[in-house]
Amino acid sequence: MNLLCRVVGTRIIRGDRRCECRHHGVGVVVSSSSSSSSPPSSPSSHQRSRRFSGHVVGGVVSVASSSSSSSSSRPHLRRRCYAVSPSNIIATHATGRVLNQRHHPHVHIHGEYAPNIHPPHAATCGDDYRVNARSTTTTTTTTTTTMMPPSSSCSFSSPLSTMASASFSYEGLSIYTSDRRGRGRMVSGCNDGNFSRWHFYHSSSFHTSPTSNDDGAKFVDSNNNNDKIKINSEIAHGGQDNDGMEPRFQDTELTTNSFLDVTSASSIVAGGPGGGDDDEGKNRDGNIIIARSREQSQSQPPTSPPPTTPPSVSKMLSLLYPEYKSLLAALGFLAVATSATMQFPHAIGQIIDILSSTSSRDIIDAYHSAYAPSSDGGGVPPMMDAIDGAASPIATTNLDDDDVQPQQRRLLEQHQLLQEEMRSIGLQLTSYFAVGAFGTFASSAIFDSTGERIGADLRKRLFAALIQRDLNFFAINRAGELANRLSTDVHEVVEHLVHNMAYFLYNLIRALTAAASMAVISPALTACISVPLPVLLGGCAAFFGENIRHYTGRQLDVLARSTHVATERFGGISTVLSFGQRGAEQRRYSAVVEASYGYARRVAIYEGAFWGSSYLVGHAALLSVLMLGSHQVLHGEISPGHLAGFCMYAIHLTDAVVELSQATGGFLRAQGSGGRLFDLLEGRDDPAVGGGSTTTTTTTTSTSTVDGCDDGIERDLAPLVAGAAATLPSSYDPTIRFEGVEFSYPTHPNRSILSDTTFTLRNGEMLAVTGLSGSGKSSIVSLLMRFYEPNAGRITLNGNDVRRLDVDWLRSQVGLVGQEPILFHASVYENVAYGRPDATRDEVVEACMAAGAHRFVLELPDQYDTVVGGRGANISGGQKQRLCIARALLTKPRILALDEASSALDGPTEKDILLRLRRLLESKENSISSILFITHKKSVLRACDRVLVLSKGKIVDAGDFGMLDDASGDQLKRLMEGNK
Ligand SMILES: Nc1ncnc2c1ncn2[C@@H]1O[C@H](COP(=O)(O)OP(=O)(O)OP(=O)(O)O)[C@@H](O)[C@H]1O
Repeated sequence: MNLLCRVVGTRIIRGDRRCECRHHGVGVVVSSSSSSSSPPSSPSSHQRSRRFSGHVVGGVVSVASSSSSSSSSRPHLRRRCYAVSPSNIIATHATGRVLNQRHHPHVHIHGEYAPNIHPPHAATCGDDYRVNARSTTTTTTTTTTTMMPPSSSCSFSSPLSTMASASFSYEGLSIYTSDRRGRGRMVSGCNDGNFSRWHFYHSSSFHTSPTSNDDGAKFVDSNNNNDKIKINSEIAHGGQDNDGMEPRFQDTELTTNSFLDVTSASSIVAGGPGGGDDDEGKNRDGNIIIARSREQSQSQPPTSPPPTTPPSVSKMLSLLYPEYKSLLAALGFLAVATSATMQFPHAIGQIIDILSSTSSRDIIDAYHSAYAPSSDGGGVPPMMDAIDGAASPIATTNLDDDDVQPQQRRLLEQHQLLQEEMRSIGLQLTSYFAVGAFGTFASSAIFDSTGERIGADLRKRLFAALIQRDLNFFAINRAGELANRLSTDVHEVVEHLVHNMAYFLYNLIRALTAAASMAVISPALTACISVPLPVLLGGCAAFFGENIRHYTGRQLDVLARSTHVATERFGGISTVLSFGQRGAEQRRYSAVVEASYGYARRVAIYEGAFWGSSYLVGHAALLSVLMLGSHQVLHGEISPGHLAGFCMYAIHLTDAVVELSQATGGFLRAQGSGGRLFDLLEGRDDPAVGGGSTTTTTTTTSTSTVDGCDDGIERDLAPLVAGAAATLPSSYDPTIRFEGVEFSYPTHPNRSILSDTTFTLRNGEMLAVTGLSGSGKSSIVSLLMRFYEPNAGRITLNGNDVRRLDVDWLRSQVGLVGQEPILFHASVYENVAYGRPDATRDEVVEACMAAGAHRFVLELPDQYDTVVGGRGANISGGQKQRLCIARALLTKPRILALDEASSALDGPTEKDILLRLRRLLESKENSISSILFITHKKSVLRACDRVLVLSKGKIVDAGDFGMLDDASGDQLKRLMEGNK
């Protein structure tokens, strides 16, 4: 599948606007402020007349042309550029292309979304990486994609033959559409008639027409095919370039059969000619534009998860494997129940044939004329007669009676034989009923409980997978959404997978038995129904099923978002109330729920269409059977009973095939729901990103102890990280050193947070790090805890690079009290003992005393058993902080790291705690060897042995608090101005 997308008259620039348009009057020709280098290879001369350079910048496709504005007459001039998304998860490339002489040169961008590629720090320009494309990425003829390290710049060229690619997905991409006249156009097109899609995900923004009101941004699809432009992100978010103008889509123009689906935009004016502010509109060419009205759109959450690849059938079935014994047992019962059910048509056909045969009719007529009280034909129904064996006078006639005439005797005997036959069939049917009922009960019960078992296991696996993920993962994935995956998505998968499997097998057996029975009755009739029916119904299932699967996945995504919105807003209800945002929140939630309903409605429509067409096909088949069958009956080829039995089997067959296709549809739904689950289970959506990388918290399998000294320790870090599994002997010296640490957060790899940070936290020391808000103080603690890794430099504990150490062990050595005191909905005791669930009550009390919490805990209604509420809602901020300090102390850490841990404490309480901490530090019996304070408070700074002042990620002052009086303490002095 090829894609060629042109961005015309459009600039793609960085959000921070440092990029500039290099090419006069040209659209997407932007480069960052750094220069583009020359091509690394020598392209063939006819492809060299225009050179585009690619520049990897966080979150931006940056494409630059360094040639003059004159257009080339060569229509197929292309160069490649390479770009990486902000989180470095997209490997893509772009090409420049000159379309014709008279118009602006166009730039074609085509790319591959490869989120599971880790940033190749060591990569250099031109390095090739094979991309395991996924999601919307489709077949590509370009086999390699280059990833480049952030902030490097280079230019490339490639021959035309290597071009052509796949669909185009972006996360974190900012696109500004505007040329110098304020008229931006974004053009998507496929010259070769293939299908293309544009996807913009997470935090992408589409900024339109900054300077012009009248001729807004345009999405132009110049292709004659069904291109899709899908925008699932913040669109026209009112970026800096908008000069306060309302971003618009009103002039959006789709010139061909395009489909613009703006599913989660935050600020869109719905429109297009004919669109107005409606939910849905069509432009002049009949293109569908779906966009929300402004109010709805503004209520939309800004992000949407990237698309997932539906898991393979074998992967889905692997979920069932652990329970295969139960499933086989259920299957056995199902087969029994189905076989019993399938005896009915045969028995009924038999009854009809017996009763409608000439001899039977003669016997019945003679019997009735001889014994019936009236001649109105209203005798006792023979079947009832046979089954209950009563009522009729014939039943009371004694055949041994000498008075009975021979003719009458024969009639009575024949009639009794008939009765016997009916009775035997009746008994057979009764036993089938019983067996069928038991089989149905057993199979249903086993299937249901097995389904629940599989669901429970899946939830456990998923939770275990999620809890192992690093901090960055949770920064990107919202808690409410993840919770929803655990509940709704798992339920969907189990519901559709297990129940559909049961359904599928039941109907498969039914269809096969029916087809076999039909073949026995009439092979000719069977052939005429059993060949076209599955083909037609299978076709319906394939067509509608694909859509059902797609929209089910989307619906679940949005549903997950709605859960997140609800949980987050309920969690922050006081903020919602204090800002008077109840109405806005209601609208926000309604918008998400409406979006979910939109998808659910589509699923319902496709399901309805499927059922409708199945009904049509099924009944058409039955009708033809009846017509052909009656023809055969008339010609004496089959009996009426056979025809009746055949028709009943045909109904079973039709029904079974319809349900088989529905079960297939259900399986597709399960696949749709399972895509995201498997992504999460297998870590495919891991935000592996450049800049500062995150640390995996996966528990290492084996640990070893390294020497307590620096000697002999490998300093080559790269190989150390992978197999880090060491601990230190208990007598180690807990001196911590930051050596030339450089750091930026993975989500913003180009924004330096710490640069060349070097300091030591000595054994026995109370060290304070202070500085302006946002200067990077908390980031130091995050690095120490190995929530993130430095980009450069290293952090050592007792001279050992912390990346050599087992991460769980390392964290057990540092008692962290974070800036936000987080408590769980549990008792005081359980909260304090969280890090050491085996702690005795006395130890908990002791820790609380050390943290100055004991007294207030005793005043709580149930003292240590008082439940503190979700996030500690039932106690004060200062009390929460003290419980958090107690929790950290109870784990007996060697190093205590307190990040603004006393910010909510009153002066005397804080002073008391500082004194206790000093005593703990000096006590030989206690484990704590050093304390790191992150603080703004003068009282804390004064209590510390040394103070480091951080400014913009650099340590600018260091010394004791007394440096306030020295010239050396300039920065501290400035910081302390107005500070108590
Ligand atoms: N998870 C994150 N992802 C991206 N950027 C972050 C993240 N956490 C913090 N930052 C940014 O890093 C910078 C330093 O943050 P940090 O929390 O270290 O500052 P700080 O000095 O502790 O501030 P404060 O005194 O306000 O707590 C800030 O500009 C912040 O916006």
